[in-house]
Amino acid sequence: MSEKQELSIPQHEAPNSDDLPEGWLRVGSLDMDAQGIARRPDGKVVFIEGALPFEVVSVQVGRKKNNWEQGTVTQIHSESSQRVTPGCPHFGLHAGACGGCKMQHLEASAQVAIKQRVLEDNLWHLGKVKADTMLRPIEGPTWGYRYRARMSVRYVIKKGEVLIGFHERKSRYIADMKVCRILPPHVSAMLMPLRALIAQMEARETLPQIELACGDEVTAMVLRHLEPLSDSDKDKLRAFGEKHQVQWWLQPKGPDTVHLLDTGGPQLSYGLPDFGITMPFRPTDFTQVNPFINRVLVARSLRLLNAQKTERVIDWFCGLGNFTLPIATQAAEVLGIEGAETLVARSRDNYARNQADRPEGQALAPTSFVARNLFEMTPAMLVADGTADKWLVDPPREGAFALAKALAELHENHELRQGWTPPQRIVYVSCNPATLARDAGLLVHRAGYRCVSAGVINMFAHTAHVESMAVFELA
Ligand SMILES: C[S@@+](CC[C@H](N)C(=O)[O-])C[C@H]1O[C@@H](n2cnc3c(N)ncnc32)[C@H](O)[C@@H]1O
Ligand code: SF4
Repeated sequence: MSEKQELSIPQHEAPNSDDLPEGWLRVGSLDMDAQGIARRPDGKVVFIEGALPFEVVSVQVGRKKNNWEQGTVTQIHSESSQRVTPGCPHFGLHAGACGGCKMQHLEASAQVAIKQRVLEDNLWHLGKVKADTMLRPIEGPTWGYRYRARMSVRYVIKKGEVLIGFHERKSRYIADMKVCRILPPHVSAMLMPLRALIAQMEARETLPQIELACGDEVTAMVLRHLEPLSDSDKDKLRAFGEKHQVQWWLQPKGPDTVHLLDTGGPQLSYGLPDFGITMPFRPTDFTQVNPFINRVLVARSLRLLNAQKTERVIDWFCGLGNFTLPIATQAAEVLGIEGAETLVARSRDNYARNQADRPEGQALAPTSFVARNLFEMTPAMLVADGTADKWLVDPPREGAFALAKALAELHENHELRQGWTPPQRIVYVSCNPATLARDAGLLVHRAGYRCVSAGVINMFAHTAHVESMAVFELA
């Protein structure tokens, strides 16, 4: 927590506790780490793990600074009506609790409301932007949604057992996860058999990680191995794969070395049925974590984009074409730009395959894909990409600062434009409300846009992660 953040907490978010018995605290709101925020009678702010807004609690303080303290709730004197029983036995504040979820003690709809407030606060405090309207949050299943996960693996020699899962709260140890409610149920049910499998393998001490990637039909697991695997270990993987319907991929070194244990199986893919699109992918490609929400997100984004048959659209940070291909079912021409060469190659393949499978009269619009580092965009590059009527922007956590800045510079200096005109509408999808807010500030205050709407997407239920979107129109 930076000094600035500590001091900028508004009074209503951390109400005073001077009318309460000594040591009791009244909680105002939650911070981005799902910690309750309270204020001591002397004005000091206290961040409290396990406390919810409107609760009155006692706290055991861990860290102390001049202006703030951080601690853990020890007793709840007055409980929030939105407190619920956590759905997973590994969730909690106890020693060994899993650090994967932070909000299971709060009702799902209240989690979404808090995320919406985080978005609005960020837009206002960091970007000085207020959306004309807030969009209805995009919600989906709150359990069994996590189709992608990187799980650590450790063989604990002393106990002779294997742990597989996420890290314990505030620790480098792996939680003793026997089930996981946010993973798909069939994967959760596989955790203990997976532990038994690894424990039987000769290579058990040199297998640090399993990466999970589920498609609509195929469950893929990428096993990182530091030493070559013996034939007998490979056979154990095959037997497990057959029994549990897992497609094994092996990773002996860096990401480029990922390959199938046995070729010839079904292909990992997900569908976007609203658009008649199927997206084959490799387990290490970027794909959205939650396929249920992704379908709604793509449909909502395209509705907001409202691309017409006469329009050219650019999809920035296009990945494997998750938005690009659906846009190509509606626009006249599409350009997808992405940093990772492998994803650009995948998006080209996916375009060609989908085009070949389209029904008569429903061909995809002409679409090209380009590999480029978009953190280094300049006004000249933007002009060279040509005029587009609309943009879809879906950057990584760092945001799309260079892109927004180039747009601002072209707005401020007409001579640079050379006949180029800015997009009429931008739909910006974000996994980090702080960078969205920063870029929104540039678009609104320097590039001539209005923020017409914004909203949250509950892509990662029970975690503090905020996924959001905003729509900008040329004013
Ligand atoms: C949030 S993902 C979105 C991908 C895609 N729109 C989707 O929905 O699957 C962000 C994408 O930005 C790409 N990326 C990250 N850094 C980049 C950079 N500097 N320049 C261009 N692309 C970058 C990543 O490879 C990733 O595909
Ligand atoms: S990540 Fe899984 S195991 Fe960990 S608390 Fe969440 S649901 Fe439970």
